[in-house]
Amino acid sequence: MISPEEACQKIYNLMPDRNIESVSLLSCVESCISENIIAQEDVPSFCRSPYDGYAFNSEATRNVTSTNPVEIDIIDTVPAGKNFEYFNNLEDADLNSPSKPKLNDRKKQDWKQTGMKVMTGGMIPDIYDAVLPWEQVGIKDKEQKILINKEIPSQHNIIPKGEDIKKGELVIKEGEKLTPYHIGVLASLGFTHPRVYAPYKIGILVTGTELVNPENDISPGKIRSSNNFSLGATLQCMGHEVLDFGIVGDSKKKLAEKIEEAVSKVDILLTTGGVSRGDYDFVPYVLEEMKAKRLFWRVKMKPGTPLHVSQYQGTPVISLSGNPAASMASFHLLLAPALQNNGKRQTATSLKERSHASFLAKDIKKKTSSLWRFVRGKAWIGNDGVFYSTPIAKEKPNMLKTMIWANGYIVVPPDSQAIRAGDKVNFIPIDK
Ligand SMILES: Nc1nc2c(c(=O)[nH]1)N[C@H]1C(S)=C(S)[C@@H](COP(=O)(O)OP(=O)(O)OC[C@H]3O[C@@H](n4cnc5c(N)ncnc54)[C@H](O)[C@@H]3O)O[C@H]1N2
Ligand code: MOO
Repeated sequence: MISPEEACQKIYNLMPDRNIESVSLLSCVESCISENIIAQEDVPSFCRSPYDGYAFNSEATRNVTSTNPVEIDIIDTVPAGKNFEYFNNLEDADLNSPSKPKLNDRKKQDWKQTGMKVMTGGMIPDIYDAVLPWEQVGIKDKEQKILINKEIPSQHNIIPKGEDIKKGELVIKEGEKLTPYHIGVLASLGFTHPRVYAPYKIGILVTGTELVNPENDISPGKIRSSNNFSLGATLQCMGHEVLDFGIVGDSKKKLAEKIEEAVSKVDILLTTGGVSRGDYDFVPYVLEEMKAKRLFWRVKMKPGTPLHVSQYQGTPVISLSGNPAASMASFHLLLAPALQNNGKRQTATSLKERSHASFLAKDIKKKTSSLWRFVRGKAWIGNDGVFYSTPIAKEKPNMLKTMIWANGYIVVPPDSQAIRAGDKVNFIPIDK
């Protein structure tokens, strides 16, 4: 038997390299990016206004008071999207150009006393360095003039060029998992098909003569198979491609045939059931007969003790317990870091790294056990700002329903005494 940390690391090291592919923006959410993203341009690429209001030169407001306001001539309107770059060199500009009639009209005036009406997001010409929302100015002569009655500092209400993202900045690091916000950032930088690590093709094979598919009636002794669905759905949420190889009964021959078929089609194969000590628990023996390389069998943890991990023809074969909650615990605690692997991390995110200190809200009874216990539980932040966790009512590994309510595992180290409400315990959240 090996420790859960060791099992987690061994599984991590067994995973095949990830391919790299270019994927359209909406399809790459949850994928891990395979390259550093360095901004090739500023975002925004020009100074813009955060308000619907007026842009002007702050120098015009020096020594201005409520009894001595300044009057600013409004010479144009800047809608969002309009290019006002030509205005940046006003002193050099050809003010007689017929394409700039409003400037033409006012070619002799001091541009420092001028301003423009701006819309939220509109480009601010370089000659202006401040903006006031229209509610904060006096408006005269049908918006031909505005009155400002206090000193306004330079850069007031100006969204500077590159405020969000600077050209040359490392925005997303290789390996980061792409959230919807990463996708938005990539879009604003002009990416349409970022390069990401390709999902794994993961096969699921459930074993047990007692199993039937969900659409079937159940005769006495039979149960509907749920493991392929809860595991398959979890894998899909992680962005992997799932191939369901269905149910195989407890027959060594059929099991060997199915494993042979599955490994030829997938990057990783998950099996459930048949890994314990019963007369029909064939999975480890069949794999042994097939000359699969065994990495380990059994982990010092409960649930999930009988986990068997091997490699057949180069393909990792992860054989989980048939007990629904046990297979999910092995998956969340030992397998998930390997499947979230972005390709470059040398070591798995350990259970320790994933643990958060919490205060127990309800006693956990002592169980004489030299195994680590991972008690399904729920954690939350109380109104007092403290992080609490509480165990579920029934901790049995055959019960899946409790997983709907649980959001993680309370960690009980080997040979622990009873843990009382108020004691500090580690909690490992499930990345649902
Ligand atoms: N004498 C011993 N008996 C058991 C031991 C032991 O050490 N000595 N270990 C127990 C532990 S711990 C576990 S966990 C289970 C693991 O058993 P298997 O992995 O061999 O799984 P099965 O026996 O095939 O199934 C267990 C349980 O889960 C149900 N099952 C199986 N597949 C599915 C599925 N796809 N969907 C839903 N439910 C499934 C199955 O009917 C059984 O009830 O062994 C203990 N026994
Ligand atoms: O180790 Mo088992 O998975 O508790 O029932």
